[in-house]
Amino acid sequence: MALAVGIRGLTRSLLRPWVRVPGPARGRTEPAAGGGDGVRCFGSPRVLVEPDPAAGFAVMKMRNPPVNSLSLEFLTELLISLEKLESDKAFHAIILTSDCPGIFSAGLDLMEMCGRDPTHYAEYWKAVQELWLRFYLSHLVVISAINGVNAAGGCLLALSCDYRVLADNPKYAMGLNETLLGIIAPFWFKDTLVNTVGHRTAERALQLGLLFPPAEALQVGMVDKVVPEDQVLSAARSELAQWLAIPGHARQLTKSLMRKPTADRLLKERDADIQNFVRFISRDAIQKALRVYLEKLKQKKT
Ligand SMILES: CC/C=C\C/C=C\C/C=C\C=C\CC(=O)SCCNC(=O)CCNC(=O)[C@H](O)C(C)(C)COP(=O)(O)OP(=O)(O)OC[C@H]1O[C@@H](n2cnc3c(N)ncnc32)[C@H](O)[C@@H]1OP(=O)(O)O
Repeated sequence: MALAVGIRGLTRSLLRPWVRVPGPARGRTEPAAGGGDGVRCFGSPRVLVEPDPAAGFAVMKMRNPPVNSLSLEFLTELLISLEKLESDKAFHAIILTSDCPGIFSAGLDLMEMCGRDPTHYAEYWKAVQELWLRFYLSHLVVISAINGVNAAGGCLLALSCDYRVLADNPKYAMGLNETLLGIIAPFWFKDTLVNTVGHRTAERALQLGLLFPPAEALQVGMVDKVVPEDQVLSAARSELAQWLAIPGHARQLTKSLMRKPTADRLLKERDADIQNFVRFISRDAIQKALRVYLEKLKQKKT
């Protein structure tokens, strides 16, 4: 089986060049994330970046409506935004949030894992791995301002951040709910959760596919702070000050010390993990389970 093209190849084939604030805000000079004037937002169709270079950070807003499902194109755009901020010395931090009301992310895009061929599954999974590795190991401080429901792959993305603020709305549950779909959280999803909440909580949460409402997410340590909905971004910004006050090299090396062993587990067996995923997701029973789940999502509207 031909394994995936690299993410950079992917990038070339899928992405338009950087564009200035597509959509409603196109061409406007918006106030920067931290309130600075005259700094232009930039981004790609599905990721809006509001830079505040004077304050050293940018707000990265996910906007892949309706539910910020992590399609291949969206993953690629998130990676490019991250790469662009990482390579600019003006930026030391990112606040990751959603531009889709009530939804942080519905997780991996089920349409990418259903009814496609093995080459596509491999390409998709390589992009999912890349997203996790890049966010998990980023030298930037990454804080997620979780302003909506946040399932599975979306939760993984938040767990890859250094700090999580969650909006206090009982509808905004968050967790790795893979088993509810009849699938299994890969070992590196599991490791990321264990590193955050500990083994026992992760064991129970993963088997039962638990989605934790804010108070419980805080109690088990899945998030670090729960705040009223209209204060998620400001709380993330306030928290950032503490992280940015630490000498950068010391913080970055410490982050790497804590996270590299977990990332190395995947890096050592990346191709095998892709092949496992392709084999698993191609099984008739798994394809059927995903179709049934998608159908249920659609039916709940009627
Ligand atoms: C041996 C082991 C080896 C390897 C590992 C093996 C396997 C691991 C494989 C995969 C891991 C996957 C992790 C994932 O992330 S799976 C995705 C899990 N996500 C969910 O369960 C969330 C599903 N969505 C919802 O619950 C809801 O949509 C909602 C609560 C997020 C939002 O509810 P709303 O009522 O506001 O919106 P809806 O009407 O439900 O949805 C609108 C629209 O969007 C479609 N949709 C929703 N979620 C997804 C998705 N994840 N992917 C694609 N599409 C999605 C939904 O069907 C609606 O579509 P239509 O408008 O009806 O067309």
